[in-house]
Amino acid sequence: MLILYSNQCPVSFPVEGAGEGREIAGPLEQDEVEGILNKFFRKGEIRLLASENGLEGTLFNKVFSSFRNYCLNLDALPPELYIRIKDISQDAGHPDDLFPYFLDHAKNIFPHLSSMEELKKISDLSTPANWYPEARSLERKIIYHAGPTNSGKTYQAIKRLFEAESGIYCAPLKLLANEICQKSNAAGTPCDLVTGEERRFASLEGPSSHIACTIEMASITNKYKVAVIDEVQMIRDSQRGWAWTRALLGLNAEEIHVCGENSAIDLVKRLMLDTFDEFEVRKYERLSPLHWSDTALESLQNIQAGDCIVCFNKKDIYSLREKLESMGIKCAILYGSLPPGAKLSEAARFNDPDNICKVLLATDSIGMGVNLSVRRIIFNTLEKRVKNSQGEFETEKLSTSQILQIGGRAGRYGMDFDRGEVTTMNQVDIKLLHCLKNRDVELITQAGLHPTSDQIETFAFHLPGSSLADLITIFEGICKLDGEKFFMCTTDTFKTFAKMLEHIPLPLRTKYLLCNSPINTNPFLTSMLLKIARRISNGEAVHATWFRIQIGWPLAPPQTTKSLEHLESVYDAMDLYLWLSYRFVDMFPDVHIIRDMRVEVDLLIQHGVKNITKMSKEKSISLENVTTEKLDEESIDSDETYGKYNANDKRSNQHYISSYDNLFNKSMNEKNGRLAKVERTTGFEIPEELIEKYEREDNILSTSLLGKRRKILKTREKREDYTLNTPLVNKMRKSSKTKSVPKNPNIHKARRTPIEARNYTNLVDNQSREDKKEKYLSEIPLKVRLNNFFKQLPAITEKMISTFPEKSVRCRSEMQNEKSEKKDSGSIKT
Ligand SMILES: Nc1ncnc2c1ncn2[C@@H]1O[C@H](COP(=O)(O)OP(=O)(O)OP(=O)(O)O)[C@@H](O)[C@H]1O
Repeated sequence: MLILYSNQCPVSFPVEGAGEGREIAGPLEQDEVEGILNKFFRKGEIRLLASENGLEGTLFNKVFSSFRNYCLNLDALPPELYIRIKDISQDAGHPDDLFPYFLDHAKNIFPHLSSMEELKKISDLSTPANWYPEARSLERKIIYHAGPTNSGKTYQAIKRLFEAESGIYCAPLKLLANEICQKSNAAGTPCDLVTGEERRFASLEGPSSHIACTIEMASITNKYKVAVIDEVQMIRDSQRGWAWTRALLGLNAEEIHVCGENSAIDLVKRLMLDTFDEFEVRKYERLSPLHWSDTALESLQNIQAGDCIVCFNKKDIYSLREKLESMGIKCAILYGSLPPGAKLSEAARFNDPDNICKVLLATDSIGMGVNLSVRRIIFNTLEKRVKNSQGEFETEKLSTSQILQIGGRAGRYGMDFDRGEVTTMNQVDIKLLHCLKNRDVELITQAGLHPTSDQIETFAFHLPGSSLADLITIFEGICKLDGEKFFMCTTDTFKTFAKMLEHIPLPLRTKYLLCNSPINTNPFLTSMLLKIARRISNGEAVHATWFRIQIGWPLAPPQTTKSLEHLESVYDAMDLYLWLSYRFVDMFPDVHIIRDMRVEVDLLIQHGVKNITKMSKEKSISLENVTTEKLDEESIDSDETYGKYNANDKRSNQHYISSYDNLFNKSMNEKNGRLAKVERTTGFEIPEELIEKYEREDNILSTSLLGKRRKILKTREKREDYTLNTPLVNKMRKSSKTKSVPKNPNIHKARRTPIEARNYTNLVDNQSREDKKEKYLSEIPLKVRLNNFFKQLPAITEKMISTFPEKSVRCRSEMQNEKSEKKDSGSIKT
């Protein structure tokens, strides 16, 4: 029995008379065999023949690599194949003669090759219009609202939607779905919101007649009078295009309003020929004038109120902001991965005429989504880094469609500026800008498609031994589609997840759902998905307590762009939890807790986005004479006024605690990051007991400064009190004449977040602490608590500096001594 390992699955089949070939035909060298196989691999005719037999692209490569290993094991080869190779080596045969053996080998590895006809039928995607019999039984009318951005297309479509008896609005983004939902309710048409992570009903009595949803969530079984499909040009999107195709072909509505660029009219019209629906085009012109400037901005000195600089990565955004803020110009920022709350808050800051923030720095994500009062769009560059089909990054010029869509955001109708302007940062780009915007927009010729879970399940029935990733690869290899109208959406992310979950025992449908999770492949999110899949496989519910440990809760306000980015991933992980909670109801019981935590993270991100440049700047200045623990607090500054709080003595103590909490949070984050990394690289989940042990021994906490703080933690635990009794705190307390803060024996039971803890300490006055605690936790909403906390930080910092000017210097020198001692001893001790 010969066992081959192909794609991690052992394939075994018997070899009769192995070794006899050598006796009959004489010796063969491995080099000779390699040469023959290479010739075989390079031949175009062989590839053609292979593809006719269902072996295309990666499948061909996989089979070839397995066939090569098989052939190189000369003593195990069947005599017939051995003799054939020997003949070829002596020019008594041709490398093509190996094809029948190659095909047999392929069928052993991929049994689907034996049931090709059946599988071809299942994967026939040539007539997707027929997948939706209910929509086909309706007489539908499609009205295409075509025009450039800011021409009132959506306005007209939703006007009709709100008047209808029932309707559905399909949005490309959650924010847009939310906006239309709010508009509809405000206009007196009750409307529910449905996104992957949220269901919000307008009325307690049950579902409303209208729904605003993200396009992937559109129901193709419910009946509606009117449907609106927005931004239909996204039908060409390589990942999400299928959702627009599905909505166009499958929506069960009598009247469908489609809004989008002129470039998709022809494609939609051709699709509607297959559905026999009535088709009408309504064309629109831009509502406000747009001027394409001949002069570039050239210098940031020329920036004006209402300007928006469009960059294509976050790094450029933050570096521009640093420069602008050093010139005293406040900026709002917007990019795709910000959570909705942060996006809205930044947009509101920029749109508010009374706010001092008058400049916006954004990525191309502003092409769609929130309404912005932009007077002038300034392209920082006209190039963008994109991933090519091999997954490598390359620089690409912006397309005409992108230039028009982004540039067109200037001078939005109904907002502050009745005329828009577009320019570039550098004069050398002006010519290219004009050239690009004058070109005809590329016509969209194909709509996205992707296999359904039913199709994959039927595939699995025929190919019981295949992994999910292989099923998708095989499906893509043999599926038939009408290339004139359709293309297959990329499944790279899906396959990455499928490979990662391959060895976790889960039903196929569960795996399919998990692999469709709306997250990117960043390591933190990938490891979260893996851990969640393991828990589901073990039949363990994903509780908030477990989730908190994984994300290192409670989280500290971000101090750097890197930690801000991590918080954004944490937000996405919470979205993942909520998304899964609708698909595996019993396994995700703590939806409400996660929702609340998500609000907190959104607020932390909002605060970070607002202040991060300032923080990093202050950090670099104050590094000269301030200790690290001090920086953690000091650098958290705010634009807001200092609030009602007076800098009283208790803050000295509180500041110290806050510093400790920040450091503790940081170390927890780092620890969780390290755990995730170990889990990713080993592929094993680290048992809880080990994590506990790790926590007890905690290498991270033992490093430099944190080692010192750990002592404080112990003291704090021992005393079960917020009050720290270290010499440093005592000294601080003494010199600031702070009254001691009363004990709170319930601190650990209450499991407060550091933010709650800090604010709580603030509220201590003459009344009893417990009364205050009750009042604080029950009456003051979280957002207010958090805002109050941020407001008082500058005051705390000021007080600290004025009261203990020598503290920072002393601590720093202590730290340095400590460091050099550790260096000398050659290791870090706990
Ligand atoms: N007839 C109108 N009366 C009042 N406001 C209008 C009218 N038409 C459009 N608007 C407003 O103009 C702005 C742009 O309209 P709309 O969003 O419909 O444009 P669009 O062509 O769909 O562009 P985009 O795709 O960029 O959203 C919106 O704020 C909308 O409310």
